[in-house]
Amino acid sequence: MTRPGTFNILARDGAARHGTLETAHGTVRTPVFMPVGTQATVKSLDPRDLHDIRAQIVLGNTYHLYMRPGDELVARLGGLHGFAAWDRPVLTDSGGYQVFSLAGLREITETGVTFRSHIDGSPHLFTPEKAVQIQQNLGSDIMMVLDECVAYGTEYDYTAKSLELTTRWAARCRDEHPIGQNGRLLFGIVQGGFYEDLRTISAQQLMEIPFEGFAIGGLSVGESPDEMRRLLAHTAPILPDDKPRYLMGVGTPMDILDGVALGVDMFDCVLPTRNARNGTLFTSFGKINIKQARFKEDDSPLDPECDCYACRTFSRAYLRHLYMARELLSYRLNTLHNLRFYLKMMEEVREAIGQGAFEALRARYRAAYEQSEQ
Ligand SMILES: CO[C@@H]1O[C@H](CNc2nc3cc4c(=O)[nH]c(N)nc4cc3[nH]2)[C@@H](O)[C@H]1O
Ligand SMILES: [Zn+2]
Repeated sequence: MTRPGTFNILARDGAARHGTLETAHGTVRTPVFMPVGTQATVKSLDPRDLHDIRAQIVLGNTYHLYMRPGDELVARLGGLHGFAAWDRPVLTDSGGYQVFSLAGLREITETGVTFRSHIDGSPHLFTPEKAVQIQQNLGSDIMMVLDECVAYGTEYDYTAKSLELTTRWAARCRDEHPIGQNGRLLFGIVQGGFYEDLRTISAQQLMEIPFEGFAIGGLSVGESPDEMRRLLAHTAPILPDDKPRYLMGVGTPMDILDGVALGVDMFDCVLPTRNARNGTLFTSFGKINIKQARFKEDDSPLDPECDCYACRTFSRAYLRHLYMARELLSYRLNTLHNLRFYLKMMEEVREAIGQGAFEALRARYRAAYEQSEQ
């Protein structure tokens, strides 16, 4: 087996790259979209479904799984792979973002972040070391450092101090999990808010530490699409060309295609799974909402271009009926479809980069998604 962490770039089309990232649970072809499975499950789908829609790697979350059922319990029951019967790679977020966005009553010190559980209000402390130990217990193939994701609009001085702390925490995470240890990878996370000079400083400091990949954090936190692209265009090219670049929490189909065009290799977002549960579906002709009356007697497949089980088997009328009746099957079929839409788009992206046809593909999706607010 090729050494985990090996990243080979197979083709380029402008700044877009098509490559492979080796992990302890197999090879990930990039650019890749990672379905979000926060609590050790991609909501309403089982591992067979994920195989059917050709998911390569899924996301778990340190904060949630530490809180419930507990990372040590998961470790005793085989790590996420044994516990959730998922035999492919897992990436876990460190909890940095969740603690700042979910938990209550936080305090940040050099030691780490103290916070209260969003479940029962009990007090907890995440140190960088603890965040790594939890991810080791989860059996994560790609771990993230503990970082501070500063809120959108945070002023310059606080952002500058915060990124220095994130760098010191990142070094402590690397010490806790030395490079190459049992084939598990550790990514640094670039911060610096919406200040280009601070982004440069954060990236340069993190690149002093040997990480197998680099994430761009602190984006998709409420800023406009243009602001996100501005900071991304500035930050992505600074990162090492020979390491994977991961844009956390992004995004819409066009956000992802624009990210690929700027040299990003990995993406995750709750959008396809969250939108599925409110009836918003991504199709080759743009976004629709299945609850619209126009689908009431529509016997055609949701998306004729889609190869998923929902589109092969059922009509729009049936999908609308399930949604209006709040049937559980509605969540499952809508989620299957939305994730397959994202994963199929990434298959087309990888193919197009290999053929020097990425810009034509991006233009095709833009034509379908320009008018619908993505
Ligand atoms: C657009 O959807 C909303 O926005 C979130 C996605 N946006 C996002 N930005 C992130 C930034 C960070 C970061 O800086 N550090 C770490 N460790 N993890 C992160 C995770 C992130 N996710 C969805 O959860 C949803 O609520
Ligand atoms: Zn479909």
